[in-house]
Amino acid sequence: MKNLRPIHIVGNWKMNQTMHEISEFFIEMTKMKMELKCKAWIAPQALHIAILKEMAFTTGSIQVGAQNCAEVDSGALTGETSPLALADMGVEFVIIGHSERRTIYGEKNELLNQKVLNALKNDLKVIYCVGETLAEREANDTFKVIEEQLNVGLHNLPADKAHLVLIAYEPVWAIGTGKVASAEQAEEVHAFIRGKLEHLKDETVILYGGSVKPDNIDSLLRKDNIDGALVGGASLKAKDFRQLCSIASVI
Ligand SMILES: O=C[C@H](O)COP(=O)(O)O
Repeated sequence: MKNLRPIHIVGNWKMNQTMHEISEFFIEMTKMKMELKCKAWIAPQALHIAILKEMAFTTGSIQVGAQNCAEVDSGALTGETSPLALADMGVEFVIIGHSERRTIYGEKNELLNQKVLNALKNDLKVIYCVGETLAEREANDTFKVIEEQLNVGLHNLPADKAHLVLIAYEPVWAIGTGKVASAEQAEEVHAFIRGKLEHLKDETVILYGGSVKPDNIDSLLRKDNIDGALVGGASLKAKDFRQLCSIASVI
């Protein structure tokens, strides 16, 4: 079944990169002239989406997305990003429910559900993130927490939009800490998530995120239910991002 699902390497640049660094990234990517056999996506901060779309166009194979969007299309929401505007700009995907949005900005499953449904209404692909904290894992609550995140966050998901949804499993304790979940730990949760999906069980891409690097991605991608990676730190430099994509292209 894994071959039904293209491998995705998604760079989440978070609140990083200057214009100079972005130019360097694309100069390096263009020099490498790599034929990508995996899907390579990047989510820069909102301010850089338009310029990245132009630069990505020249490399031909990188899709550009957003790291977050509002739960409605327009209105008096200072500082928010409209999913309608994202779709209008030709943005391909949006990350919703990243653990940094959940923990730092207090976004709850109910709000995330509104965001997911509204992004889908605008035909954006959605990477919906789930994952447990260290305290939840140690209390043996991993599956309970993730089930709740899936049940509430994907409530009322229209069957005809399910093909636009990807899931990212990101154990919070592995994000930016250098502690990657073992391939076995990740696969156990990915298989659980797949079992809980109501629509498109076999077709839905499930990414792993949390300290993914060129030297640990191979064993993760070899697992049946791990279809790619959501990568923070190691997506910022073209050399690492390219290496991740090269490894993903031969799995
Ligand atoms: O969205 C990406 C994740 O938060 C992982 O970040 P990281 O690769 O820097 O641990």
